Amino acid sequence: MKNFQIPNSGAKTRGSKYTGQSIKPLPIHILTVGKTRSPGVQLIVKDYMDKIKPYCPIHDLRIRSNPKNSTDPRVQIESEEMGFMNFIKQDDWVVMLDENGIDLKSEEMADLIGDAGTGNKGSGSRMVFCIGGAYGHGMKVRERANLRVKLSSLVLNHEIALVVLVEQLYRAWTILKGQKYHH
Ligand SMILES: C[S@@+](CC[C@H](N)C(=O)[O-])C[C@H]1O[C@@H](n2cnc3c(N)ncnc32)[C@H](O)[C@@H]1O
Repeated sequence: MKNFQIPNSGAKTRGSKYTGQSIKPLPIHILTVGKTRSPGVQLIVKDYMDKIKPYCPIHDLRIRSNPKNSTDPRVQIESEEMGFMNFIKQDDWVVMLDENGIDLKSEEMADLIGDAGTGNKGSGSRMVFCIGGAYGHGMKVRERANLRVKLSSLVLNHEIALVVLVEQLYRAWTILKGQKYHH
């Protein structure tokens, strides 16, 4: 049997271009669709959000799912999109989570938080992460987003996407602070 070599095994903890620098902690707002959530998911999300809070303010906001109670996916997407657009302000740094977005390494997620906090990619007062509903995002959010990011090549349930996102945000902050979580 051939030995399988783990990439980067034995390597030192990898960092961000901002590791060790002072980063302005822009408040993070995570918007998800649906008022109810599985209790197991909620426990994990709360656990990571509590871990992130010492680094930056973080808020978990819920958009009403299918407010027009329509059977037409287009109507559902457009009505949910209103919830996102009503929340987003002009100077927000908006990251849309999308299965067809760009693929970021964890260190690049840390760079993204650093860029937003230092104003290197334009000024902003909040970071807003948008996770869509059952049929995904509409055109307005797509056009407004500063960046579209994928978390996996797999399509994830929106609650699973939230779990992955909060873990990656926590990981990003530990990378920025040079702490021993990311190896
Ligand atoms: C059930 S998915 C919607 C799938 C739909 N086909 C679409 O086009 O977005 C619900 C939401 O979870 C998030 N999501 C699902 N898979 C993802 C992935 N691989 N990367 C990033 N976000 C994802 C997106 O925000 C998506 O709008």
